[in-house]
Amino acid sequence: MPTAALEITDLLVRYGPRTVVDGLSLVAERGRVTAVLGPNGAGKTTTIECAEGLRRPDGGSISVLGHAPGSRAARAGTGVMLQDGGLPLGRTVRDVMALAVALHPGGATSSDLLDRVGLAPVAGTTVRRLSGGQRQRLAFAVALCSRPELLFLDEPSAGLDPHGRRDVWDLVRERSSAGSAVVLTTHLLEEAEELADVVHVLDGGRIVASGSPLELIARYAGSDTVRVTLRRQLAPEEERSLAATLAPCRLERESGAYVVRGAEPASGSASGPDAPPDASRAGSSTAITRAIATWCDEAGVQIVTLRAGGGTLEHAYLALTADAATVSR
Ligand SMILES: Nc1ncnc2c1ncn2[C@@H]1O[C@H](COP(=O)(O)OP(=O)(O)OP(=O)(O)O)[C@@H](O)[C@H]1O
Repeated sequence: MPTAALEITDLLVRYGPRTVVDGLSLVAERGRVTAVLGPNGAGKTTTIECAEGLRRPDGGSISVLGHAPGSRAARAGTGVMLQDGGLPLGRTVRDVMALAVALHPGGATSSDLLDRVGLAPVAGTTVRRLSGGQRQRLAFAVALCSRPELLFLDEPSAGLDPHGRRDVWDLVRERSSAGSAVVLTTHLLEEAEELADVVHVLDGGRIVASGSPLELIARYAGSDTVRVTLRRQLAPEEERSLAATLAPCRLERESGAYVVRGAEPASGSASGPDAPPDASRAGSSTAITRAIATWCDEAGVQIVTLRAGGGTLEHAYLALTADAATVSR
């Protein structure tokens, strides 16, 4: 059996004159969770809708379990969880699950799934009367009930309480361990970091970075990274002065903070003109932290938080996609 459950090659989607997915290629393998991340409007939903057969692309090719997207064979092996769920409002939770299970003989049992997503106590309640999080849990259980080979999850834990989120994560891990390919879109970077084996970051309809969460963190939010928030906004000349103090490390503005990156240039190369300063090689974050503290002290600027090293996927994501402006010296 081929390991790739989903293969997207050179996908192109246009809306009128606008190209919203631009030559995108990715593979989702069986037994792995593949996360597709990106800012609002990056093209995630459009890409996934093409793979689900809901939208016809303008170019490129897509193979779903070896079949055309939307074909009967592709749909038979695919589970889809959409954000709005598309659940029948007048039916009870028990009825909805019984129907879903009946459509997939040999799949999971209704009562087991309801138990696992914490809906057993509201099995007799109509969908209309469920809370937003309960509907989300039900949509997730419905997507899982066929034990699909390929499972599309669109923000599966949006709106869920922390217990619900953990239930969903456990079930996703289980499906993946059982050999399903899981394709996950989410804005919760913690969720992607917890679950994903492979992450693709989209921006402007293109993939700007791919790798495991750890690879992306090491590449874009490495241990030489220092993140600092200050009591007040720096004036442009102060920013230039701080950037000059920290050179050749790069000072960037990111979501209300300053981020200093030293040892690992974004290309991953460790030689050439972008090579790390000696201080970076020998315990960069300590040297950078000291330099920032001294500069702030002399400039009379109070530090609110100063965090060195140990980046997260969120830091890597912000570096890749935010309007991160490098402060010129
Ligand atoms: N039916 C449509 N007609 C015109 N433009 C559209 C249509 N659907 C999506 N778009 C545009 O395509 C671009 C990509 O949208 P898409 O929904 O794929 O983004 P996304 O990455 O899923 O965003 P979000 O995180 O907000 O869900 C956006 O600029 C959006 O405005």
